[in-house]
Amino acid sequence: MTLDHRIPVTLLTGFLGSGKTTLLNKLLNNPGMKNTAVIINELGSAGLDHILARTVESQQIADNTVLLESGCLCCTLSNELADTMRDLFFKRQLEAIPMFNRLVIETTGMADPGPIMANLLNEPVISSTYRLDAVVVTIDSQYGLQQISEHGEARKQAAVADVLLLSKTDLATAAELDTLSATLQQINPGASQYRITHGEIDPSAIIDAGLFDPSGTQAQPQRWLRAPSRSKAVRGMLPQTVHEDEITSFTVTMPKPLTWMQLEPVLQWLCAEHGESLLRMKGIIHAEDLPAPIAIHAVHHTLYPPNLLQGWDEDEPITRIVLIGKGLDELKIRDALMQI
Ligand SMILES: Nc1nc2c(ncn2[C@@H]2O[C@H](COP(=O)(O)OP(=O)(O)OP(=O)(O)O)[C@@H](O)[C@H]2O)c(=O)[nH]1
Repeated sequence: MTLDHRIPVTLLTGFLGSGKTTLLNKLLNNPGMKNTAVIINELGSAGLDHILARTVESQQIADNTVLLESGCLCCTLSNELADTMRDLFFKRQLEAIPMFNRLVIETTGMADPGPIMANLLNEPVISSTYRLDAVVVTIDSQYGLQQISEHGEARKQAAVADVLLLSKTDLATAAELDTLSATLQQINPGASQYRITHGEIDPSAIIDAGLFDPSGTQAQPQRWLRAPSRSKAVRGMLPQTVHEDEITSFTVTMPKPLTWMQLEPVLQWLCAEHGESLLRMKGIIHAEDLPAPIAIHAVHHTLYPPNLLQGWDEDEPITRIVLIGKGLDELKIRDALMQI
């Protein structure tokens, strides 16, 4: 048997706000992960994820982190991803960047992993230098069932996973978790399932999981590409096209100074009032009554506790909030935020 020296790739995906960045931060702060390169793909132009992913302490990882910000990998950026992976590899060979021996790609919450992997596997340089280790998918324990039933993207992600991570287990009851597990089992019986809170998991469960047999006898690259036909096992669900049309995203920029005391109730109202159609909200807030900027997050009706971005600042301290949703009333939301 010949040893496979190609660099293992973990594709980390999961629906909007399901806990990918939280998991990635936890993983990358694990000492065993220090030789990791990271590619983060962001949806929309607001470019917040790299700020939200900034708690990674390793300079080596920071130097090996690349952001792809101009669109979603599965539809527009497949070449950019392949170019980036090639570029990382050549820089590694030339010792122009710190050595890395694994790559984690975090996709946007709307990504369909199938086309991404198809594009990579069809690239001769990529497939000779990288090997797929696992598709790891986070599923929100609180909203996962709803997302799977309403959004083709969430279903496809669950269907192609090698590892399913039921995230935010602190926000769901045991019965809800069991129902979600059973639904996922129906959609993707072959995937292993773990329940996680705040991204805590032993990296060995998902990294170098040996899901691809290096000898090549067991490896089934086509499984990365398979159509999510098994997701039809969930009753009443129809296959849908990538990125359902009616999902829109917009950014509200608030240049004038504000306070968290003023803003928080409006965000709470927004989640209560528009939670059904609000798939994701995230933002960077510069508030006069806080010691540092904060990152805010919401999924549907849940506004999470904000994270203080201690020690971080920007040249232009502009508060901006990105909203992604289905049928969001942009005018009303803008209006409410701009009243502050
Ligand atoms: N209560 C609770 N909150 C969590 C947990 N995991 C993540 N969160 C919060 O959920 C929010 C969204 O988490 P992220 O890690 O940013 O989600 P994401 O999948 O990277 O989001 P997108 O990249 O926008 O799709 C953040 O406020 C997290 O702090 C958890 O286990 N419990």
